[in-house]
Amino acid sequence: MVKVTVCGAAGGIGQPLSLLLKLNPQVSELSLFDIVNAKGVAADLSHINTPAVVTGHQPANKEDKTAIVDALKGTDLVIIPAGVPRKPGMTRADLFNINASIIRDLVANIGRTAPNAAILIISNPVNATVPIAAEVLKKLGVFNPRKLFGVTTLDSVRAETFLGELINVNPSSLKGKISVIGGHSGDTIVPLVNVTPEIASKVAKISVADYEKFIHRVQFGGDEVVKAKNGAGSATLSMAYAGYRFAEGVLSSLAGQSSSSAIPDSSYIYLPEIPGGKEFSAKYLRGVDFFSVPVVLEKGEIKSFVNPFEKLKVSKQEEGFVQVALAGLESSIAQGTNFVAGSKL
Ligand SMILES: NC(=O)c1ccc[n+]([C@@H]2O[C@H](COP(=O)([O-])OP(=O)(O)OC[C@H]3O[C@@H](n4cnc5c(N)ncnc54)[C@H](O)[C@@H]3O)[C@@H](O)[C@H]2O)c1
Ligand SMILES: O=C(O)C[C@H](O)C(=O)O
Repeated sequence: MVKVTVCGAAGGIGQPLSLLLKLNPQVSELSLFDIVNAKGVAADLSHINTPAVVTGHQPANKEDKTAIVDALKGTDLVIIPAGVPRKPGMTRADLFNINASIIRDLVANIGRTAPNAAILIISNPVNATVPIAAEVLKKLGVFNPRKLFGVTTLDSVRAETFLGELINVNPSSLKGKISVIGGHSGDTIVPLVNVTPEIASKVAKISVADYEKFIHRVQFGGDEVVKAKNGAGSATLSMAYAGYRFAEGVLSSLAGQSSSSAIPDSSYIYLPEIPGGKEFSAKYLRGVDFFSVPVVLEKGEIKSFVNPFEKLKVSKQEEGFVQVALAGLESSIAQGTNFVAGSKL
């Protein structure tokens, strides 16, 4: 019996993500929250013949606080794709002004109504929205770093797809054989492709130019979609797939199953309170607290993380990418943290 709540359920990501969740037999209640059309999406999905009971929650007006409380009451897992997406010419950081307060307020509601829920944050800029969520939960005295996840799975999905094309292997077979660490935007995204000897030997045969193109494509894959959609938003369907892939891992862990992948999917997490995280951050990340690393899940929370520098093979060039990523992460984390410090909850 698992209740899952999607905040932003009527959006471009929210709808297909909710569809995939409705198909998961582990979900007993699927609670859809949005400021528009949540009831319509819920009515539509409720006709699908799977066990999950779908409920729609939409505030009647700006003052209505009951819809969000009803949506969150008793929930085990909250997934947040609420907020605005990019248009051509924008960076993810340009979304901060609007999305920061959306995340702050939604997470404050989660902290008050469902403090034990696992929280998956999709809304951009992820590098800053996850620190916002952590600060809000800290302020409310309910922060459990094992249950706060920035969703960076789309970067792994892209890396598997683009590398598969390049080395001519089925991209699905690359799940768990390569890894993506760092953050979720531009050069904060660091693909690691030498972690298994089998794939490393194929990667060794790629030209330097093709490898550089691959790295650029993973780091800036979001731009390709924003440009192609030409003002109609950013990745939604591939994101719903990626968000579901990560959510499914959390759900499986709640059912006592462990990941079958050699390397589990990464998530952007707060390291200092995860065992070994503080030391990892001090030794390899110049003390940066939030970083996407492969996470081992147990009972819906982080049991441990995989230290890429000790457990995965990281090349000198990839180490250089990490140094570049850290600079970008430092400023986004500070922006998110300062925003909450100056906010009234
Ligand atoms: N993490 C990732 O890899 C990744 C990938 C793609 C998109 N994104 C981000 O996900 C977010 C959503 O993208 P989208 O394409 O689905 O956008 P969208 O505009 O299609 O949908 C967003 C939904 O959020 C709702 N919303 C706005 N404010 C809300 C609030 N206070 N409470 C509840 N719902 C609210 C809107 O009504 C809308 O239905 C964007 O910030 C985008 O940048 C992240
Ligand atoms: O590019 C975006 O703005 C959306 C998302 O973060 C992505 O990577 O596709």
